[in-house]
Amino acid sequence: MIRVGLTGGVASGKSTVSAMLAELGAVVVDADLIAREVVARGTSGLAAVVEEFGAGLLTPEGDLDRPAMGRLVFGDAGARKRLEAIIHPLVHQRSARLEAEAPADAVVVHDIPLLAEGGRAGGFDAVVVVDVPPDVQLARMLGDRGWTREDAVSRIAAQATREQRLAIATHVVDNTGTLDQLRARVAEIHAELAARA
Ligand SMILES: CC(C)(COP(=O)(O)OP(=O)(O)OC[C@H]1O[C@@H](n2cnc3c(N)ncnc32)[C@H](O)[C@@H]1O)[C@@H](O)C(=O)NCCC(=O)NCCS
Ligand SMILES: Nc1ncnc2c1ncn2[C@@H]1O[C@H](COP(=O)(O)OP(=O)(O)OP(=O)(O)O)[C@@H](O)[C@H]1O
Repeated sequence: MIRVGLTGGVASGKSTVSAMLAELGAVVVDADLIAREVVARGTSGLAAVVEEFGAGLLTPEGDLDRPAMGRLVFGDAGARKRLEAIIHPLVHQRSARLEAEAPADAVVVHDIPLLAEGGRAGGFDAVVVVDVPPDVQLARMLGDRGWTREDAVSRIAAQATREQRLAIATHVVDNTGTLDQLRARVAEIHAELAARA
């Protein structure tokens, strides 16, 4: 098995790269997806969030109101830290369980948006950073997702800088080109990692 960390700024293309790696046979463990599962309706994780932030952050159906939570935590670093303190340990536990289920010869890719922030990069055999300049991140957030400029800028500001992410990279994926160019670079990296698995 080879354990790979995959990271990149918001809207850099991590999910796109993950999907390409999965097509090539990698086992992908997606921290954003797990971060949703651990606060799904009826979980102890959601109960802990309600205890910390109040039932006002639930929708009428009893789900976490993600847009409201996002407005709160991306405008208030203290609130963001309190939310992360609840969610991150749950994500780590579940990621480790999923990794343990992977075949012995697998390329296991942990898609972790906050890998550069969390200081855990050294625990991986390789770290793939999906790299785009902030103006491309912004354009993709505004164009493809319909976020407001304020939402987009506050999320970028809550994250490590491009330079901090590049500093932890063993492999850099430039995602300013076309999807075909991206696919070719991802295949090249996958082949190298698979040979080491
Ligand atoms: C605040 C929440 C509810 C907003 O949900 P929303 O559906 O709008 O966003 P989603 O979870 O899909 O995240 C999208 C992107 O936002 C960025 N982001 C999310 N959380 C954070 C954070 N704590 N710090 C910086 N950027 C973040 C990442 O680039 C992520 O890929 C949600 O992001 C959350 O629970 N965040 C805290 C948990 C966390 O740190 N998740 C990141 C990976 S474990
Ligand atoms: N090379 C590319 N050319 C054009 N659009 C792209 C390219 N790569 C990704 N995109 C688009 O940019 C957007 C962001 O990509 P993606 O969702 O993969 O990013 P992400 O890093 O996973 O985002 P998040 O941080 O929110 O999880 C998507 O709409 C995706 O289709």
